[in-house]
Amino acid sequence: MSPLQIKPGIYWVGGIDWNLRYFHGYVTPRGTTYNAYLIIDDKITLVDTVKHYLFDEMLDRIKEIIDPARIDYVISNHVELDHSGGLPRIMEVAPNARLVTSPQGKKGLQRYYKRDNWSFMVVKSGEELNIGARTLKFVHVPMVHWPDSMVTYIPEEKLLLPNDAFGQHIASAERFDDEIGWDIVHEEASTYYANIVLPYGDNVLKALDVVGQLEIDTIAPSHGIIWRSYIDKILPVYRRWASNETKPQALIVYDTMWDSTKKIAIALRSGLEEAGVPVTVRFLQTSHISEIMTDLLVSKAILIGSPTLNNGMLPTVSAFLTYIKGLRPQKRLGFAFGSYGWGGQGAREVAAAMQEMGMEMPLDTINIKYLPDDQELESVKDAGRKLGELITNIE
Ligand SMILES: Cc1cc2nc3c(=O)[nH]c(=O)nc-3n(C[C@H](O)[C@H](O)[C@H](O)COP(=O)(O)O)c2cc1C
Repeated sequence: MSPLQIKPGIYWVGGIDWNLRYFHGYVTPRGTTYNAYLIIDDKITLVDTVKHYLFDEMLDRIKEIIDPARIDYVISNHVELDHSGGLPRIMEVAPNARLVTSPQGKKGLQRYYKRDNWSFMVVKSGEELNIGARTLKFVHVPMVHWPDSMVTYIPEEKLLLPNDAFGQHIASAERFDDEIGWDIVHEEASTYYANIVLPYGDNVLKALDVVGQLEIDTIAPSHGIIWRSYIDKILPVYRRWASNETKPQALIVYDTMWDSTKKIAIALRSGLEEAGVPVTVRFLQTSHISEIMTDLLVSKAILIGSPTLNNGMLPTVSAFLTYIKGLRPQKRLGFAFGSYGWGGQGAREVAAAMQEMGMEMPLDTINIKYLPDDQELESVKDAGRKLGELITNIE
């Protein structure tokens, strides 16, 4: 695939990772792209690079436009290796290029790549760099998604290059949102947000305030497709996610050895549904924890179940709890349940972990010895109904 001109004189020259299925703990069934952008102006500028093994693909695209030795500036918006992996070779191919980055970016790049001969240009937040007909304005957005994160804005083009923000893991022949359609782009942007950006909601809100003051008609992130038709839709959605705004719906997540915990999960679902609450049920042996995070992004309540195994919860449940603890969902109602034989620590440990995460736990944990009988299942259903009423009554 040739480079693609996204604006007059501005080209997508990134790499498409069709085979990627796993990205730091998160499943990526659609693969991904690493987007780099080449700007042809008085000073030729490359914004970000690609993962190291796609460097040649990026270089070939650049060569279709110019001799890469002519690159004057390489902008590094983010140190992470999927965007900086091409730096060592591009800085060799373009020996006169200056490497433009934030102060934290410089520290991170020096730590990773240990190159003495790179000519860094460290930019402050708000600083501008004139490259001819265009101005590059750099805004630091720390922790969206690492301390070094920075976005580049080109006012003359109404173009925002926000690196990881607004990204999605989609490998495709198409480069623009309207070529793929809102449903897929929205789904992949949700999964990306839930698994990568969710802990940094406060910083995202600050960044959105800055973005709100800019004139923008194109947002070209470092993963997936470029936004040009759905900007008015994705900006308010990002604000809702960053504010931990959810829908009155519930997510049940469980694992089981002999199906008792599953029976409790099903009875809880019936009760919630009787209260009018839509429910998603996820079994940890068939759903990856990163897929479940996408459900949690919009669910007001999460109900987590584990049987007791060797005086504790099942390791799959423990892994899921560790994962969501790091991603820090806020303003969620929690509920723990499980089945046990003698000690019953599993469900109690789940409840403790959810409380520790700051979840509101309005109802007592349900912990049932071995197989629940019909009467017990009725009381489980009642609990589901009560929780459902609480969910629907919350503003
Ligand atoms: C390998 C194994 C270890 C277990 N360890 C405990 C335990 O330490 N404490 C306990 O209360 N129950 C223990 N149990 C009993 C289970 O918690 C009990 O059978 C429960 O009903 C299983 O729920 P499930 O059908 O959802 O898997 C153990 C069961 C198995 C198979």
